[in-house]
Amino acid sequence: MKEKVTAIVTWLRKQVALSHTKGLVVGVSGGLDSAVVAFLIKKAFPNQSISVIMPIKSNPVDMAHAKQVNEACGIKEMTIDLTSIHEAMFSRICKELNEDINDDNRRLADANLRARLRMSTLYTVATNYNYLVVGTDNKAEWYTGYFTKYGDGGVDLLPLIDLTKEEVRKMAEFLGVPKEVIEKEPSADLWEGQTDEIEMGTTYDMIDAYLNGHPIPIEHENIIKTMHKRTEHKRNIPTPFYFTE
Ligand SMILES: Nc1ncnc2c1ncn2[C@@H]1O[C@H](COP(=O)(O)OP(=O)(O)OC[C@H]2O[C@@H]([n+]3cccc(C(=O)O)c3)[C@H](O)[C@@H]2O)[C@@H](O)[C@H]1O
Ligand SMILES: Nc1ncnc2c1ncn2[C@@H]1O[C@H](COP(=O)(O)OP(=O)(O)OP(=O)(O)O)[C@@H](O)[C@H]1O
Ligand SMILES: [Mg+2]
Repeated sequence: MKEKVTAIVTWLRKQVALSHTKGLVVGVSGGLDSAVVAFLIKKAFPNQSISVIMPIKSNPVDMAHAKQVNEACGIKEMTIDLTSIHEAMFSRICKELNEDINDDNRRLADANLRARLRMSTLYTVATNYNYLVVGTDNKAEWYTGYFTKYGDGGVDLLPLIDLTKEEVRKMAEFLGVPKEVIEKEPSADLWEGQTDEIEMGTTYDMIDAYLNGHPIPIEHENIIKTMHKRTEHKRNIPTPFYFTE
């Protein structure tokens, strides 16, 4: 695990040098993936790394875990509460949509706006310090497209992209991430009671096994393949039109 940590830290430093920027910023949620990224960017840039905690009607336990993570790795911390901003923006948009409002999609639209407000906040902080924005997506989330396009997927670097969820957990143990964070259930915290595995209809263990080339039950394989296919657009640049077409 030490070699993997060193490889990522070296790569992070190289990306900052290549981009002529000065450091790195990440949003820390109290979950596993962002905890690992916070530890890694603090290792790469002890004095030029920032963790931003951005509650939006968030569970106080998660926010306490986020603080615990920052304290454990000693990274510079900022808290920017986006609850009232999210409420104002979402209600203004819904007011305009009026009778067109689609109740089935309302929760998802509300949730994706949270992820995109966090992205905008991170880029505002990044611009101020001349830093890059670091994403937290792991191999399982990236493959299944389980992220918000231009939300938590709107980042400059993806250091965990080649690690399964289990490998992220092992790295967290190696780095000294608090055990409450390592043991909790993965959640996007985009609505009350949300857990990744309930929403996806499969588990990270299944996705990890599939990505490692191991056989899994056909119903899980089908869910994973469908998610991958439907989210292809998220892993590509916007579809361009050329007059030469
Ligand atoms: N074929 C296509 N080509 C080009 N663009 C296409 C498209 N199909 C949809 N789109 C566009 O993409 C949009 C749908 O994508 P998107 O906005 O991402 O939304 P969507 O994939 O529907 O929702 C995001 C999912 O990621 C989950 N999530 C989000 C954030 C964090 C985490 C976490 O684990 O922490 C998980 C969330 O719970 C939800 O299940 C559509 O509104 C449309 O604009
Ligand atoms: N309240 C928050 N404050 C700051 N950043 C957040 C917050 N909620 C979500 N994020 C950002 O969105 C990312 C995506 O969330 P995701 O749930 O996939 O990761 P995680 O919470 O770090 O780990 P886990 O998947 O185990 O819950 C987070 O890693 C973090 O960068
Ligand atoms: Mg989470």
